[in-house]
Amino acid sequence: MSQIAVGERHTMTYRVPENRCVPDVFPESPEFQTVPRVFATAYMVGAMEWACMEALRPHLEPGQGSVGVHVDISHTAATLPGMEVRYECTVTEVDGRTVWWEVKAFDDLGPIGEGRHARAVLDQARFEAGVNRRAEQAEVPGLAG
Ligand SMILES: CC(C)(COP(=O)(O)OP(=O)(O)OC[C@H]1O[C@@H](n2cnc3c(N)ncnc32)[C@H](O)[C@@H]1OP(=O)(O)O)[C@@H](O)C(=O)NCCC(=O)NCCS
Repeated sequence: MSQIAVGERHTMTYRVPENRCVPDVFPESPEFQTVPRVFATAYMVGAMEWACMEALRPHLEPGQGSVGVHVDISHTAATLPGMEVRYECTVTEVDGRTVWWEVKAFDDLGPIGEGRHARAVLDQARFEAGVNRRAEQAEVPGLAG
């Protein structure tokens, strides 16, 4: 990973589509089907990861990737499909291979969530080998490859 500095900031915008609402997260869950069709917490957090992944992209070496290792996020206002969400992430700490961000999200009407997120920068092939060892242990199919 090339140098990523504390204070480095990245912004991403994403318009919420119809299919990123709470019932879409687990269509097989009757509980999720009882919640109104507003932007799901899971997708809001996922988009925060997406913004941090974009921020990391120019710093990765060939063969490197990143995985999410920590989320601590509030969700404080409901967003409807069709509204645009802006994500702002700022690097707060670089601890070896782990990069920490402060993340904030705003829709057309104001703040909707904020918190902390960390990603580990990893060698992709080694990570996948480890995942495949876990698959063997758990007796489930490994990564296709
Ligand atoms: C990030 C993570 C690998 C770090 O774990 P860790 O306990 O510090 O890692 P360890 O040093 O004990 O290594 C365990 C295995 O992790 C993987 N790993 C560790 N360091 C790695 C690196 N620098 N590059 C690639 N894989 C690595 C390897 O599979 C390693 O096994 P190995 O040493 O036999 O190759 C672990 O926290 C993790 O897998 N978290 C889940 C992340 C995830 O799946 N997020 C969702 C997808 S975004």
